Amino acid sequence: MNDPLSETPGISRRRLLGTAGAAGAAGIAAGAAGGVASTALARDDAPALTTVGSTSVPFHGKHQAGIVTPPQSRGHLVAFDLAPGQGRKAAAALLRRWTRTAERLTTGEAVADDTGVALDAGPSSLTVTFGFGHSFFGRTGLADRRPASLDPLPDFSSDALDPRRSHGDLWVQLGADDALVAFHALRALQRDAAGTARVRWQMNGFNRSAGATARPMTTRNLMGQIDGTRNPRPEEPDFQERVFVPEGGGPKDPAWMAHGSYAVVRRIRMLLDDWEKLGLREQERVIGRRKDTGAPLTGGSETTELDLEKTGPDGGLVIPAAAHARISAPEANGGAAMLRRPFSFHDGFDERGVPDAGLLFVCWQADPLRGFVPVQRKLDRGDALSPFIRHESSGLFAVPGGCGPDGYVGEELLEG
Ligand SMILES: C=CC1=C(C)c2cc3[nH]c(cc4nc(cc5[nH]c(cc1n2)c(C)c5CCC(=O)O)C(CCC(=O)O)=C4C)c(C)c3C=C
Ligand SMILES: [Fe+2]
Repeated sequence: MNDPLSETPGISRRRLLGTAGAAGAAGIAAGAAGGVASTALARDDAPALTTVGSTSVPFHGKHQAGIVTPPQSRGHLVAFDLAPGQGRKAAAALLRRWTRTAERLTTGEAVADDTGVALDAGPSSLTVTFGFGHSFFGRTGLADRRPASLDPLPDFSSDALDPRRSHGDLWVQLGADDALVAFHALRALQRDAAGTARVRWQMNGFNRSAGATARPMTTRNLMGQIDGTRNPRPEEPDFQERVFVPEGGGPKDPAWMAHGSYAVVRRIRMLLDDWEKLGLREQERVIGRRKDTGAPLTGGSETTELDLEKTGPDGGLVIPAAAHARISAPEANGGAAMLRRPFSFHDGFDERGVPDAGLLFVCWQADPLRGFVPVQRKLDRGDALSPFIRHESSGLFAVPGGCGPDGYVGEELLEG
């Protein structure tokens, strides 16, 4: 029997439920995989979606969504490898399918053979962001179009990388303010890939939910720190050039990367048992900021500049020489800056009760050699945070600019 959801292009998931309410929810239940019958959900007097559910982030645009978009409460990162024998034509068809699916899901529409997992939800700020890894170009005969910026990252002494959870031909970042909307999108994209590409690795992350705190604030990570304070801001004059490849491509970028960006992805385990043994004062000296407000140890509020010269009564630096915020500051790295947009992760406890938790660190920049690499080199040499973290996987992906309603993401690369 045909799936009624697949026959209703353009109909929103909420409107479909309203229709089902009038015609009887049994019709949907019979067709959709797993069954989605719920007369309660299909009532005409169903309450309005909250702003969390009804908020949508435009999929189309100069840049792909999910880069400058405020971090959502749920995230999935997934890398795919092309299946044996699948080349450029198959990859182009896949990117076309993925684009159409992302267009529908980000506006709250159902997709073909919809599983119904997000049937009663609005778009919930869903974003879907697509990227290409180094290996993609060789597999598709496009090695001459591979950007130099995709050259492998250098080794860092503190790396403990698992190759099975690193790299990948294709990369997708999903974010949404609802866990079911995010999972539904992940499954839809995986199904679109069937026969063309296989999941290589997949990671699940989260951030705090909208409305969880009385005042909007920068998110906290699983060490309890306010994290993201000194990110470059879109209103700053050099934001675009730091984060995005310019029109026509940069000096070292192919034209197909115009308005795109490079994502560095690292699964960073936090050694939380060790971290939590430190007293509050020691924890604050590791970062160089207060834990409660995020203010620099040299005073002020979260947004006050760090005073890197200030000394205390004992003559020592108030923000210690190895403090993470000092070492990673653009002033200490020839201006190197990146847009950090991480998710936290928690994948359970091992047999000794040690949490497998930390940060799915994702940072965005126009050039990884002027963003992530110099900062990580410096951190690798003497960051006070290093004893409490472990980099366990790594990826670097070229994320092309966005597309319009008639195109698809990556079209300039795959058709050009
Ligand atoms: C190579 C880049 C970075 C990695 C890897 C990294 C890991 C990491 N960071 C924190 C917590 C904080 N980082 C903070 C600031 C900060 N971190 C980086 C870079 C990396 N961090 C930069 C560029 C900055 C900004 C520095 C500046 O502009 O002054 C902070 C302070 C608050 C803030 O500005 O966001 C915290 C807290 C963790 C826990 C972590 C790995 C798990
Ligand atoms: Fe950091």
